[in-house]
Amino acid sequence: MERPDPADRPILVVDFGSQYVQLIARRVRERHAFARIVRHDLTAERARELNPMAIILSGGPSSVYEQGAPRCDPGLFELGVPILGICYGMQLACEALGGTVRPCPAGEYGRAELKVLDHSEDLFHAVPESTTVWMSHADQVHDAGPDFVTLATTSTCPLAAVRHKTRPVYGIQFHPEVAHTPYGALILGNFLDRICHSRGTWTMEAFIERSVVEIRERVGPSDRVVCGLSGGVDSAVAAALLAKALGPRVVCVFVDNGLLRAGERNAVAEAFGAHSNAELRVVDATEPFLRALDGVSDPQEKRIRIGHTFVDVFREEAKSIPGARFLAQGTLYPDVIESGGDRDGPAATIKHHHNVGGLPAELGFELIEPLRDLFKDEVRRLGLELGLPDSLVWRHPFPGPGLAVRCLGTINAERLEVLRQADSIFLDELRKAGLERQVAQAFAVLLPVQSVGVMGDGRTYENAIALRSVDTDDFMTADWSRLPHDLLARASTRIINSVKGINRVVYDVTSKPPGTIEWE
Ligand SMILES: Nc1ncnc2c1ncn2[C@@H]1O[C@H](COP(=O)(O)OP(=O)(O)OP(=O)(O)O)[C@@H](O)[C@H]1O
Ligand SMILES: O=c1[nH]c(=O)c2[nH+]cn([C@@H]3O[C@H](COP(=O)(O)O)[C@@H](O)[C@H]3O)c2[nH]1
Ligand SMILES: NC(=O)CC[C@H](N)C(=O)O
Ligand SMILES: [Mg+2]
Repeated sequence: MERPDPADRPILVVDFGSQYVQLIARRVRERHAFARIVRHDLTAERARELNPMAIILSGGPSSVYEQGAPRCDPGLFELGVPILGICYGMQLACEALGGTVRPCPAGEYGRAELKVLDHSEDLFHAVPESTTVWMSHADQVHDAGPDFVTLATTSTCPLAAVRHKTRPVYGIQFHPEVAHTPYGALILGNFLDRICHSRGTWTMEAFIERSVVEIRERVGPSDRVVCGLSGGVDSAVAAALLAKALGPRVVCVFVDNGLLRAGERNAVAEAFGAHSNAELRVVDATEPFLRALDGVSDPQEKRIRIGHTFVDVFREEAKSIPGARFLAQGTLYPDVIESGGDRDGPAATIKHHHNVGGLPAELGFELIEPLRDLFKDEVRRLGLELGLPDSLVWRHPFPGPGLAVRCLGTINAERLEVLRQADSIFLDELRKAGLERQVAQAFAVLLPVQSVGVMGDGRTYENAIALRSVDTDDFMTADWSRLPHDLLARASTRIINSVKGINRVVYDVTSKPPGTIEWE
């Protein structure tokens, strides 16, 4: 997406496989500049089209002198925009501009004491002469060549920060994006404010204003927008933004796909009625969804079929909405990244989010996704800014594929009902313990595993339920919630006693990574 407005010129964060790419993007956004993560093979020509304010080269696990190590287009250094290389990114920049990189005599991991050589340098403005930084490297720039000046050192890393003499290219061997580098935010801020002259105008208010203008430019006066509404935060915020731009030309469609949680359909219809004056249509589509999923156990296949069936339902509904040329969804940045990214995004596909990788090639609508560049916590702030109530803004997310990706193996109405009952008991216990708002997302998963038990002196051989609860802000990384044992005990007892077909309950203690939040 080209961004002609200079206030929106992105900071491109080039991904070389660092664990911290997301964190770099978030730190930039915290300084009110718009960060966008891009693949390392982005061409200089495409970069020019994106009209970036600056480029940040991330760290990464490779060594620049290895065969096949990821590199960037050397043309990036010719664009004339400021470039900041971090760790691997610094090594790459120095190598590309005449330096050499070698293994360090000893790797440097964790805290190091940085000595800043010159305080008049913009990058280190107001940073103390000696400060702690966080390092994680086994290679370093051995010789930066004649064109770089040294800005800072540590006892084992003589070139801990460098600046090119004639181009706006900077390199730092340490990681400013992690919390263990106390002046890291200031150093990144110096790069943005003093070197890139960022005006810090990427704020939520400005985002709303720009989105409203963009939506009005795209949607003509006789066009209407079908907005997929799920009852989750993202689609509620997307709908509110669209309603602000287009008023009654937005028609919200909530699909009951038969994969919803207990009571969800009524709760969504009620919450919507109370907080919006846009039209809401509730479509019962249980039958086509269950038919599409019949006999399917592969997780990606499930997501693709669900994505397609959603679109079929939206198309059918659009037949009775004259001028319905657009389909709006509450797609977020993590949905896009984890589905394999867009044209410029990093490549690995973790799972096809039904609303991105699961869409059919022939959509039959033009897509409007006003939140496509935002993280979850940013969407929540946007929702509050748009006046949505706390109860909606802080709802746990619920995936569009719903219980289908929590019912492992093949799906049928009976297995879904077992899962629905167990899930509702777990959520009820969480609510009673006053912990629902404290955890980010909680649910039950039905495992296609049978185990032996003993109930009422008899042998049982039934299915197992896994309970999952996670803590996270942005849903890109997550830790499992340390729930009280008593609460888990109550949920387990109630589930085994009252849900027919379940004789074992386990609690999932896997963080993300290495797990994902959902099991499929
Ligand atoms: N049952 C549904 N009916 C209509 N549209 C849906 C439904 N479920 C999902 N969608 C569409 O798919 C998009 C992505 O779903 P997703 O679950 O990521 O977002 P959300 O439901 O809006 O928010 P949350 O992540 O908080 O659940 C939604 O924003 C919505 O446009
Ligand atoms: O609308 C959605 N369609 C999907 O296909 C989908 N897959 C995962 N999720 C939700 O995304 C967040 C991250 O989940 P994962 O760690 O499992 O990828 C969690 O909040 C998940 O519930 C989805 N939401
Ligand atoms: N964290 C990094 O970017 C490491 C870069 C490179 N692999 C090194 O060991 O020095
Ligand atoms: Mg949802």
